[in-house]
Amino acid sequence: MERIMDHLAHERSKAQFSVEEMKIIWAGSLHAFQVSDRIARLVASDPGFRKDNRAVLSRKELFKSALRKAAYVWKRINELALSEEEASWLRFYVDELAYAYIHWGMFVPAIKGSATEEQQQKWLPLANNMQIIGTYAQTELGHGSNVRGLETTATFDQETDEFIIHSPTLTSSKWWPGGLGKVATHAVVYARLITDGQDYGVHGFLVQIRSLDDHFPLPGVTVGDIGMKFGSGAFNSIDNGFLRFNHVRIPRNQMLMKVSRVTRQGKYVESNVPKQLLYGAMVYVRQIIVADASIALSRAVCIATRYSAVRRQFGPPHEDENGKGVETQVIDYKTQQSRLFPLLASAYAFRFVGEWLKWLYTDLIQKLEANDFSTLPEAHACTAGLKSLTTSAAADGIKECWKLCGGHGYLSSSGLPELYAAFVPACTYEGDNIVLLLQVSRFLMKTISQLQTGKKPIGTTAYMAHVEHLIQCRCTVQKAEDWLNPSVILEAFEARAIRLSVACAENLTKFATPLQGFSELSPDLVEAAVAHCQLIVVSKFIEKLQQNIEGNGVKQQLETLCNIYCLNLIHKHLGDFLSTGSISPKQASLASDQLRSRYSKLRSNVIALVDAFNYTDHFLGSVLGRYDGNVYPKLYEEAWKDPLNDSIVPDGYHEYIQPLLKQQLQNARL
Ligand SMILES: CCCCCCCCCCCCCCCCCCC/C=C/C(=O)SCCNC(=O)CCNC(=O)[C@H](O)C(C)(C)COP(=O)(O)OP(=O)(O)OC[C@H]1O[C@@H](n2cnc3c(N)ncnc32)[C@H](O)[C@@H]1OP(=O)(O)O
Ligand SMILES: Cc1cc2nc3c(=O)[nH]c(=O)nc-3n(C[C@H](O)[C@H](O)[C@H](O)COP(=O)(O)OP(=O)(O)OC[C@H]3O[C@@H](n4cnc5c(N)ncnc54)[C@H](O)[C@@H]3O)c2cc1C
Repeated sequence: MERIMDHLAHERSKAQFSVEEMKIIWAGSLHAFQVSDRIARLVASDPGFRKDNRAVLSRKELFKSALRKAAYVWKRINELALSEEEASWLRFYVDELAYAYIHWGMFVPAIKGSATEEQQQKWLPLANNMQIIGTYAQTELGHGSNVRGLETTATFDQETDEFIIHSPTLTSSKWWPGGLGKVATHAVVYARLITDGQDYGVHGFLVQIRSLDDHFPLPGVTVGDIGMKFGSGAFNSIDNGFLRFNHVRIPRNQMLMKVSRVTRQGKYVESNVPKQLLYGAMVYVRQIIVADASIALSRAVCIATRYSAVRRQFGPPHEDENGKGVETQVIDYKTQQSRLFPLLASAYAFRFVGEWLKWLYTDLIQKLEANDFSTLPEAHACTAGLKSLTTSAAADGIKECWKLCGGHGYLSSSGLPELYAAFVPACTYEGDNIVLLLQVSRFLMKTISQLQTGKKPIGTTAYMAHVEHLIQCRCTVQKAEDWLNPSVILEAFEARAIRLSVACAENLTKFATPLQGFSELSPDLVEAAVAHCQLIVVSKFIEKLQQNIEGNGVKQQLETLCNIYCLNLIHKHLGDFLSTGSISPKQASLASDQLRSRYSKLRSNVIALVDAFNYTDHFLGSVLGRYDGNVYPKLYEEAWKDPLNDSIVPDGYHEYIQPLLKQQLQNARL
């Protein structure tokens, strides 16, 4: 036991940088670190936030436990008078999916984004004080991605000055909204607005669905839970629900009227605000999900890295620091490093791009408030694309971390199966990842077509202004060290991205209609979108390194991580880089050499780099990822805690095992 604990201490002693300073970089600022650290400890030390029994709870117990925690979170937020910033750290560290996510993450933002000032004054205080609990009811049984295809209707009745909300078909049943099944009292419902016999398309409406007195559904409302979801624990603590309306009436002023409104006479009037603002809550949550992706991935990487340093298999016996013969730490296998270290680098890369995206979103909101809508298309493309890129990579990465831990990774007590089950739907919710990448490609094709009109591309597409150069430039790498030059890396990624986009744009012209072209070329368009989004992540990592980064050795570690992130992408997408001529086969081989050498450089720092995430053992929820590395005794302890081990002879023995054994024994004797 002693020896295992020593392993991580020895690993920590090898670090070549200041972990404390890196913690500040990871958190974003000294202030963010202090707040996050305080809240993490507060959660870890409070038995009310215990979560180690989740895997063995039944659905009903799990759901009730999530209700209890959500109520307790709310109580603590009020008792401690936590700020919004502190409350959102609390959400991370409590780590229990509950209706409150949708209430705060979607219902409230939808009201803020799509309701008029007057409507906000009425509804926000109720929602902010949790006098009502809301959900976001957009998706239907028949349509999720295709929002324009929603079928629920909201028909204006001029006589009574009301909208009649109705589900005309089975497929129009709302399906999936979180918190809807059993909890929400209200919903922002997306429905086709019909007035004067004309269909004006999808709009948002605020609809009460349950009584505030006895919680029963209101007349005309049929509502329930859609059933168990993938994995134990995870999303099963949330009541994703179905909802049907049978001619439910709501006052006219419960249509969210910032984008357009219906007058008392039933006239449809558009405002000067773009209709896309109706989708504003999705833009908001997509940027939060990018931050969530870095948290989820870093959590898995922390577990897999610590365990890989503790775990030993095979090897020429080495001598440990006490001169004893020991097997090889699995982290020293180059295959383990080539699977794990790029994930560690990705966690940092996603953290920094998430930070930037938060800035972009804040800037967008300030501009929208000043009636400047110019950056909305870019914000939509960036949030959609980065949500897609980071969630796909994080979900795959969590699964890889579980495999990196061998058999023990499959144990619930590793924390990895539940983390995977809880995170993988992020590839689907808030927009299916492929559908979102197609949105990015649409934006890219539009930007390219505008180049011909002389319109200067801005923001993340600014590189497209150098299209002539990027189409014909040649990578200058001659030796492996040249790949450490950020401008060389950046140019290779820009060349690959623009060449893929331009090829798509050229191919699109070969089809009879743009629609046909988009449909036929969609796999290529998705690849072009991925290349563009990866370029954003790469460029934001490089920009981060150009900032004033303090702390002994911190910048050097980040440079190594950045190199690994970029070179591993080149390695994985070699086909793109070679087929577009962005790099040559020889340069590809030099990139692989450099990547291997970066792994060796990083090796002695990896435990300290995951320590810099500053995750408590409570948050990690993993025996394999424990800070002290004391894995085996704790695994043994955990095994004993399983309910199956409550009795020596299992339930069912007398009914099913004993008779079977007796029968076999008798058969043998006959
Ligand atoms: C105990 C714990 C207590 C905790 C305490 C509380 C703390 C809580 C904090 C909050 C945390 C939140 C965390 C989040 C957790 C997440 C939980 C999961 C919840 C899941 C919810 C959902 O899934 S909601 C449903 C989401 N649905 C989708 O995403 C659907 C995807 N489809 C679409 O978005 C669209 O239909 C489309 C974009 C794919 C196509 O739309 P449409 O056909 O109308 O458009 P066009 O393609 O014709 O485009 C028209 C034009 O508009 C542009 N555009 C499209 N979308 C947008 C947009 N969103 N914004 C701006 N612009 C947009 C498009 O590009 C076109 O532009 P052109 O210029 O014409 O090309
Ligand atoms: C855990 C969870 C929570 C959710 N919470 C909510 C919520 O609170 N509120 C809410 O309203 N919704 C919620 N949703 C629903 C979610 O937003 C939708 O599932 C999501 O938008 C995807 O839509 P879909 O299910 O219709 O998938 P589909 O669009 O049917 O996708 C099926 C397949 O078709 C492909 N596809 C679809 N369209 C295209 C296209 N144009 N081109 C190429 N391929 C295409 C997709 O890539 C996918 O492979 C939740 C979903 C989950 C899983």
